[in-house]
Amino acid sequence: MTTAALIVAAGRGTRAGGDTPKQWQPLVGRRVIDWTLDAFLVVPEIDRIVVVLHPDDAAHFAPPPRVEVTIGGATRTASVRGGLEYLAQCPDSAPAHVLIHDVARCCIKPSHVVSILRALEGADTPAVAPAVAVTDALWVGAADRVSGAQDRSGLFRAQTPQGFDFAAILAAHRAHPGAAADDVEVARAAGLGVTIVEGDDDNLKITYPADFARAGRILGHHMDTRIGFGFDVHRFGPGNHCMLCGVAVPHNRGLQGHSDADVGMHALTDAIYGAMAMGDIGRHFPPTDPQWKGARSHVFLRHAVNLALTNAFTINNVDITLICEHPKITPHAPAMQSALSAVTGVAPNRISVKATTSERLGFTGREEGIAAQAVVLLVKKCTLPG
Ligand SMILES: Nc1ccn([C@@H]2O[C@H](COP(=O)(O)OP(=O)(O)OP(=O)(O)O)[C@@H](O)[C@H]2O)c(=O)n1
Ligand SMILES: C[C@](O)(CO)[C@H](O)COP(=O)(O)O
Repeated sequence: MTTAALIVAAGRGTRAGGDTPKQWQPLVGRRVIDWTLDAFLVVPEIDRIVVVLHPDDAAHFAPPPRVEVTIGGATRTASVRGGLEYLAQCPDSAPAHVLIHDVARCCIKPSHVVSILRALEGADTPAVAPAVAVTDALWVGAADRVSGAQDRSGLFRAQTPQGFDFAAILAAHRAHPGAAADDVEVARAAGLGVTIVEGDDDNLKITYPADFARAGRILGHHMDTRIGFGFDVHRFGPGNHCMLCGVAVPHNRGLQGHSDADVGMHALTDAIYGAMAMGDIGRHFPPTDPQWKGARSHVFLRHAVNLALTNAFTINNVDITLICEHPKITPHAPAMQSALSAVTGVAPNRISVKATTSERLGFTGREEGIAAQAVVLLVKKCTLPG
């Protein structure tokens, strides 16, 4: 099931001020848009990311790898519609789900994106949206005078990303005559049910000049960094290839194991679990459990990556060493980097795959099996107190 993220970024940011629209303004050393995109780029389940830009901005935006660009309209609603129509252009590649997000909500956490996606997958409605219950007293006012009070029970502050069944929200937008505050309003106008999921007070929308400082305090974090180390060995047996870091490498023998015996992926998976002090593959996928017999190792790796994301960690970089005399690894290293990137969401240039022999010493030297070592660095943004 494919999922797309649609980031609307065609607004002019008039309320935020500044010489350029807010999404292009600097915030803790990067642009607002860079923070927003990163939160989606690191989520492996998101297959496509589309940014909707104003025509004046599109020419000077160099999209990062995997990010597509289309042009928006005069209102937020028109920009969302433009993005949805872009995704619908080719029916074969239209996503099943779409997460629609304001570029101006740059403090969105990857773990929050994942939890909204999970909620959408499990919901009995075609839409889910994050919101925070109103906790302040609400007044009605005119000029500087309070003229009444408003009951706050049942009132929520709506956030993004709002998640939808793609076909349903596309049809709802096509049927919607004018502008709306958000896509939940468009969905409800079409009769779609919307499930409220937990919002996050840090997921503010930069709207006024003072919001930059608030967002800066949230993003101006110190890092919780964790190093993880993994080691694995599989023995050779009959076969004509070895699965190594997601690539079937031709060889006159195969590797034996309960799963596909991808020793490189196993070492990396254990390194990620290890960095979080959350056990190892054997604990999460017991070899005594027949359902994992012959399993593809990307299932284990994806599980470890998701565990990292739901604990608010992102993978900064990976370094894997395969230890064997044969097969020769270097010609396959770029394909291995790509395969690991596809599973983890980590850019290939942050994934190192290298190899060494053991100078014909020991079990790897005698070509009885292959060993792998992996090191990973996980980072978590931590809000500074105050
Ligand atoms: N024609 C528009 C208007 C808004 N947006 C996007 O919708 C989101 C929420 O809108 P808002 O915060 O109001 O942004 P701006 O329209 O840029 O701000 P302002 O109303 O102050 O001009 C932003 O990510 C904005 O870029 C858009 O894609 N196309
Ligand atoms: C979509 C939204 O962020 C949900 O809170 C909000 O409605 C956008 O509001 P704006 O009027 O475009 O600022």
